Amino acid sequence: MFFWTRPWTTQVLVALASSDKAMPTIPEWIFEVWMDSFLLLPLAIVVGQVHIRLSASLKLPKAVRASLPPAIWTLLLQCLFSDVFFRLLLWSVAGLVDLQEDTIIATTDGWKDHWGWNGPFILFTVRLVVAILGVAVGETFFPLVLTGGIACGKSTISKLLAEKAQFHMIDADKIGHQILLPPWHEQLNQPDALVTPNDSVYVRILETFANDADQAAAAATENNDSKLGTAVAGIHDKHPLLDDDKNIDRTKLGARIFATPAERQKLNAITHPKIFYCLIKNMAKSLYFGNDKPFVCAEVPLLFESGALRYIFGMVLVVACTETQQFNRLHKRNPELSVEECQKRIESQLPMTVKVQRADIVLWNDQDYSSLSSNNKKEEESDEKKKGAPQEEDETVKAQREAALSKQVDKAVRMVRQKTGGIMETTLSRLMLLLSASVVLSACFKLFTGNV
Ligand SMILES: CC(C)(COP(=O)(O)OP(=O)(O)OC[C@H]1O[C@@H](n2cnc3c(N)ncnc32)[C@H](O)[C@@H]1O)[C@@H](O)C(=O)NCCC(=O)NCCS
Ligand SMILES: Nc1ncnc2c1ncn2[C@@H]1O[C@H](COP(=O)(O)OP(=O)(O)OP(=O)(O)O)[C@@H](O)[C@H]1O
Repeated sequence: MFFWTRPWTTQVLVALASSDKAMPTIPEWIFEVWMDSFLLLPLAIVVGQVHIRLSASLKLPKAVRASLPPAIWTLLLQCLFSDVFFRLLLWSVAGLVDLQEDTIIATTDGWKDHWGWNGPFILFTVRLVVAILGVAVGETFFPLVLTGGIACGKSTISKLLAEKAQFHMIDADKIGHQILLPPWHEQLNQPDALVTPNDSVYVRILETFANDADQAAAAATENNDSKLGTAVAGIHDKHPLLDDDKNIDRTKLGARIFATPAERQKLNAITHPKIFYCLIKNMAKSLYFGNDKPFVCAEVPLLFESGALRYIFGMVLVVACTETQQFNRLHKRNPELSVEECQKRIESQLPMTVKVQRADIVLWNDQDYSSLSSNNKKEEESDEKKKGAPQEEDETVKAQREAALSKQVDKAVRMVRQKTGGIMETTLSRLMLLLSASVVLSACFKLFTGNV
């Protein structure tokens, strides 16, 4: 019976510790439970995570998901590991110690003798509880991700998800902004900061995007053997990317990197690993501590472009609109950008159609609720007057847009719940189901072995 199989870790340790049937010095049951958790818990976490991802991405029907409780998968896998690894390890250490298989079996029998017919039942129950615990942890670590093209409406949807659907949102753009700040910036020392001073890439950006090679080299040399403050002191006044407060001016940096793909790659090579690291850190923190909202969702504009990032998330929500709408919204929001610059920013990302294809859930934001659209004349005047400055939004239009988008958001939340089978809500019912199964199996075992 698989639940009788001793985990390979226990078997090998018992085997190594025993030259002639010696039992481990700690009480057998503590040893057993500890070794079980040692192997089972990480295994169950992985199974929980894989299960939830398969459910999301393969769009498995609910009936199939319900019929394969992940804790059972965990126990089956453990059983397989027990057998395969145990035999492999036994074989590999056979030359080092005088091992005989009956030594180990005898120890297992000793354990059985100690607990009588309850042995398998207790062992199975312990494993079950550990497996369920691990699966629950694995499934809970199921961050959602919201992405989409530039200016499609991610922030608008993100705000609605946070306010109306109890989503805890983590914004990768915000992390991207904070890592550009100098390490001594007060914002990085606030309790709600998403990054720490150590995560700052300020100096690296200044070095990489310095005006000429000499300046970069000088800054780099100084940086190696002096404190950070003095390292950048030499380039502060002249550096083309700094504003009057000696912070990196994102408008200038943006103009530079969106104009040249090579420059953009240089920036991405510095910022993306840090954004990746800070995202994981913040998500882990929000998933397990100090967050009482049912869903954790990261807003990551360059999810598909960045490659590896995709694999830390479960379900992908894509905000989409038509390409014309995207261009118009970007141009309207950033009137300082020329038509060509807007085009370049859009082209620096994967096309909208590809993002839509790769989505698990698409949130269409393709109804146009433009600010001032109720009054075209006013809009034209305003366009003229306000050239170069972002436009204020009409409150009525904003409210209208949010009401329309709320329906999309509700639909998306319903789909998230359906596809994952409710995540947290089902954990309790699984626990009940599996505990009943353990009682039935134990009864079968008793009948099977004649220990009635
Ligand atoms: C280029 C920078 C300085 C522009 O700052 P700015 O405040 O003007 O814009 P903001 O950060 O709000 O970005 C607006 C949008 O531009 C797009 N965008 C930003 N960086 C990039 C990039 N490297 N490649 C393609 N698109 C990008 C995204 O859709 C983003 O939502 C800034 O975006 C940045 O530091 N980017 C590099 C870090 C990054 O890749 N951030 C995206 C997080 S996944
Ligand atoms: N349905 C809509 N109708 C008209 N304008 C809209 C609509 N949705 C969003 N907008 C406007 O489009 C602009 C971009 O929206 P938003 O900032 O939410 O997009 P984003 O995807 O977060 O942008 P970015 O990629 O730059 O972070 C904003 O000025 C917003 O007011």
